[in-house]
Amino acid sequence: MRTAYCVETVRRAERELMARVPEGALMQRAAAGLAAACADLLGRVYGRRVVLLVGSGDNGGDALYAGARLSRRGAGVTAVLLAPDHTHAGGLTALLRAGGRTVAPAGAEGAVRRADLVLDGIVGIGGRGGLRPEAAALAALVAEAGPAVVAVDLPSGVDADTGEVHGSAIRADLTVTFGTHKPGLLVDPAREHAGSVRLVDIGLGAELPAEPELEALQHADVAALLPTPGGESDKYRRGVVGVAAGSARYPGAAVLAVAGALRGGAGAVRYVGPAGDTVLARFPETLVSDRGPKQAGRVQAWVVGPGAGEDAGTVAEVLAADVPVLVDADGLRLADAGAVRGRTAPTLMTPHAGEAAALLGVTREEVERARLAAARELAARYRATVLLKGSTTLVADAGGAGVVRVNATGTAWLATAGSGDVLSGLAGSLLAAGLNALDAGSAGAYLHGLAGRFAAHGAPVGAHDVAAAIPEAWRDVRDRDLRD
Ligand SMILES: NC(=O)C1=CN([C@@H]2O[C@H](COP(=O)(O)OP(=O)(O)OC[C@H]3O[C@@H](n4cnc5c(N)ncnc54)[C@H](O)[C@@H]3O)[C@@H](O)[C@H]2O)[C@@H](O)CC1
Ligand SMILES: [K+]
Repeated sequence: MRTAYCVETVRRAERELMARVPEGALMQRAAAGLAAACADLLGRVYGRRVVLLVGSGDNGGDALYAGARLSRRGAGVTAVLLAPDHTHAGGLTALLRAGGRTVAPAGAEGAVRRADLVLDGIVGIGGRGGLRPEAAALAALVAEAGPAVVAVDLPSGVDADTGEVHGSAIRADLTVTFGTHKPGLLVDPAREHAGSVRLVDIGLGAELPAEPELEALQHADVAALLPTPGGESDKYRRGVVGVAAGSARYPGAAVLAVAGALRGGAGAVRYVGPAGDTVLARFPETLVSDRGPKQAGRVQAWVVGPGAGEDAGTVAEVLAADVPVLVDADGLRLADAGAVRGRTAPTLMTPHAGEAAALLGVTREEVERARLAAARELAARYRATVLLKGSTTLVADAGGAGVVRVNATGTAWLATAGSGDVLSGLAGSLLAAGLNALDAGSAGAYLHGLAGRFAAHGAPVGAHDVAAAIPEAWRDVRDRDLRD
């Protein structure tokens, strides 16, 4: 499990740790890890030109100490001092002793244009708001000149706690972060600015609380969640998932939701709705009913909404059932908020940004700018688990206050029509197999993202290809875990 902690928690943990280690030790650990990451990126250090962008805090100190290490290994290091009167004194002395030099921002253009590598030490977890004008101008120059960029702890200008970006921010190829990931490194739009992320252990782990702000499942975590049939299993014990989806206008949504559900671990898929013949033609193993959800026979979980059109009656009927329900697509619009809040069995809502915006009464852009807040707010308003789809999929548990799961397996190729229908079937099937809503949503998103990667191989794919690749994703998760 990869975890991220918010700034307040990191600060508290750092204070506890600092009380037990010699002064300056943490910064030396950070700088050593940072310099090693830079050396790996450069391949050869000797003779390389490195520029440090140095702000007024300890983030600049990290950059200066790392710069001193690179200078001792033969790099030509130039520090651009953005706040010359508040530069980290120890770091600056170390750099100058190691043979580095300093320039003012106004005189930095030549050095930036010649640089092989730029280290962004403008601000770290002490940053507030986007970059100030002088730093923003330097960031624009760096982006234009095009050297490799390594962000120190965080790309300067992004919000460490929320992943929001207010104004301009550094875009890095690599971010070297210390002690723990910060939420902003895992959530877009900030995540996009971070490039790949390398975590340097500075000994903070033991001081961090058990519950993080964010967690990202990895193969072993998902493998532990996936249902495996035992000797006693039959289709009913494995769980039956009901899919109430599709309409005369959108029969394909029913087919795709069933395609996902058949690969999600439930023992059987029961389909209810007007697209029964189309579903059966494609998937003869489906149990099709032409009566409403109430009369369709027992299920352990329902999926409602994909392609539902205007069928509010079916949505209401499903919400009245005393089993876990996944609500997606049209179902989100048709569901009565009071009925969702009043449910006693778990509810998993799976909006994309546009649907979340409609539910919250804000614009799509506002949701995309503040994804974490939007997911938490919806989970609080509906007292439901909310899976907010998108470039970084988030799953907030009912109430919105606890740890939020972030999915790292997605690919932009998944932004294709019907892809969400496959996910709803898959996650609903995991619900029917007995996973709780947080686990079903996050394991579903993980498998779906991986299936998207396997199906796409860097080329466009249709949603049915994604559904067909779910077994490969499942095997990869299970087998790689066994090999590790
Ligand atoms: N506290 C610790 O134990 C450790 C801290 N480390 C480093 O220290 C950093 C935190 O240091 P600080 O608390 O000094 O804070 P920062 O260095 O992140 O920034 C704070 C300074 O930046 C200024 N500032 C804030 N927002 C700004 C903006 N938008 N544009 C320009 N300047 C802005 C503030 O006025 C303040 O002087 C971490 O991110 C990490 O890089 C590491 O050395 C590891 C150990
Ligand atoms: K930084």
